[in-house]
Amino acid sequence: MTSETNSDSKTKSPKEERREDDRVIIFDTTLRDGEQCPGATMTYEEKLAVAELLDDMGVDVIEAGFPIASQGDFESVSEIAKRAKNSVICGLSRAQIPDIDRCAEAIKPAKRGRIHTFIGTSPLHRKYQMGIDQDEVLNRIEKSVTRARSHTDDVEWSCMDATRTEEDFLCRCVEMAIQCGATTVNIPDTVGYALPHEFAELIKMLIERVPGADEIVFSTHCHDDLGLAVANSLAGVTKGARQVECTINGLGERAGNAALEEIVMAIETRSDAMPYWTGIDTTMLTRASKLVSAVTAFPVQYNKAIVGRNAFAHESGIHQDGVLKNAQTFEIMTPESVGLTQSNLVMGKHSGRHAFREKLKELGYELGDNAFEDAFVRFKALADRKKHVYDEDIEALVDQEIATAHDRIKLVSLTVIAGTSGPQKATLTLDIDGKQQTHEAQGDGPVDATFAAIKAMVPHTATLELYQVHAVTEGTDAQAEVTVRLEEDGRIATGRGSDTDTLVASARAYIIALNKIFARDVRKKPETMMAS
Ligand SMILES: CC(=O)SCCNC(=O)CCNC(=O)[C@H](O)C(C)(C)COP(=O)(O)OP(=O)(O)OC[C@H]1O[C@@H](n2cnc3c(N)ncnc32)[C@H](O)[C@@H]1OP(=O)(O)O
Ligand SMILES: CC(C)C(=O)C(=O)O
Repeated sequence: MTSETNSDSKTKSPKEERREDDRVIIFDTTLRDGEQCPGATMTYEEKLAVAELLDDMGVDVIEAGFPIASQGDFESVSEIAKRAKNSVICGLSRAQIPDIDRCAEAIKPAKRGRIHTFIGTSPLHRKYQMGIDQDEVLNRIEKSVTRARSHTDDVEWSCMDATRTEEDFLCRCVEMAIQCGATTVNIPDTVGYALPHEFAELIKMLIERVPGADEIVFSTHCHDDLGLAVANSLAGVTKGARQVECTINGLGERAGNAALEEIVMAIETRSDAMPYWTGIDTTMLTRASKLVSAVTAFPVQYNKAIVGRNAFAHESGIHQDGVLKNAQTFEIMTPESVGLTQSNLVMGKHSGRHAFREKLKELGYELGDNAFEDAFVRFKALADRKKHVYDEDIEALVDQEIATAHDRIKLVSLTVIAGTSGPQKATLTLDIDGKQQTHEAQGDGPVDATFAAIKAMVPHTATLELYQVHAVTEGTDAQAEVTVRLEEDGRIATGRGSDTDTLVASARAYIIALNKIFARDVRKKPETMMAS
């Protein structure tokens, strides 16, 4: 690694220089191992949507489920197999004939299907999980792989808990699987126990020692119990593994699996140091992450590599200054390469003058040196007190008219009829520029009815970008805090309202955001925007 890494002088190897031998097969198991994560169960439709995206994204193999596990799993694997355009569709099965036959049936509609069969090989799994000895394990490998091969010539075999299995015995198991026709041998670090150098040595040892190893593809399947899943997978690749099993957002059993987006972007970004490549369209990674997060309701941690919301966000002045001058100073990959439009300069207490000036420019302000210094001091003081500094906070800091603008719209009263007998109706009275007006509106739910009443009395072109409700206190009498974000001409105004009545809080939040927009518009063009 040199200080020039990823700089202009170190360009990636062009595609035509890529060797087929260095191609890493991406095997996604979000729908199987990912779904084993407690609470991550996906519906049939959600699985189809995820599979479609993985297929479009260039995932080589999609492990779509465990067909013997349930009728639902069988049906989703089968439907995914029917619909897949490019990916190989794989199903998991134990070393048991009914599992394998059920799996074969499920993947049958696929253009290219794979049976993945596995058995525990470690002393712990032999003794406690299955109560069998080494010979019986070998016997079951023979029977299961042979059976799988009778259905398809694409058979993957896995030695569950490989990293805690005696090396000599593991070699015998792998040899048996290869002899019986396995075309991919997957080496799982089932409990996330291995260290990267150990895992690398294990792959190397198997490739060197097992007869026939050069005829098949070795694969990694690493769990993240020690946070080493990605490191272990890549270590395996450096010693000859050419398939990596991984999941979107690193979802999976316990602490999860190797994250697909991290594996792919590590290979892509460090192509100066590693000759490997994948067939993934990296610009779809963010979409895939968002989809999986939405369907599983598992939020992505803010600082998650590649797809976390802070992965391309910079708050500190020195970093923001660097990014403004040349993004490579603090970014090793471009946001566009993972499907984002741009880096995010977050204004906060650690921001410096360069970023502040840039933000002002973006908001349409050019201040002289003294005014700028003055505004910067006030901005720092505000950022010290406030967790989030929004654009409108900065506008209010530098724009006297906005700061002193009084609210043109005030909430006077709100009555809402909700419930099952619909339609939901809101009767709203507003004070608009000192005159009271009342309007009754219907909507698709009480919030929609309330906002419709506001729109009827105060026509505007701003669109609702975000509506969020938080309970600030606990219990059924909790104070609700509602955030409303409106967008007009690419500019955002946020309003926050609280009340024990969520609908009143919603109306307040909307009106606050609207008042901010009108305050801006008054500055832009003094004639009123508001039809009242
Ligand atoms: C590391 C991994 O991720 S492995 C995959 C884990 N995923 C899952 O288990 C999800 C789907 N699983 C299921 O729906 C169920 O466990 C089923 C349908 C597979 C089996 O259900 P049941 O028949 O009720 O068995 P149960 O789950 O309680 O126990 C597992 C049985 O499989 C055996 N077994 C476990 N792994 C294997 C294997 N690879 N090959 C053969 N038998 C195995 C166990 O020894 C145990 O057998 P026993 O009943 O003779 O003691
Ligand atoms: C079934 C195998 C591949 C597995 O999920 C594991 O060992 O973690």
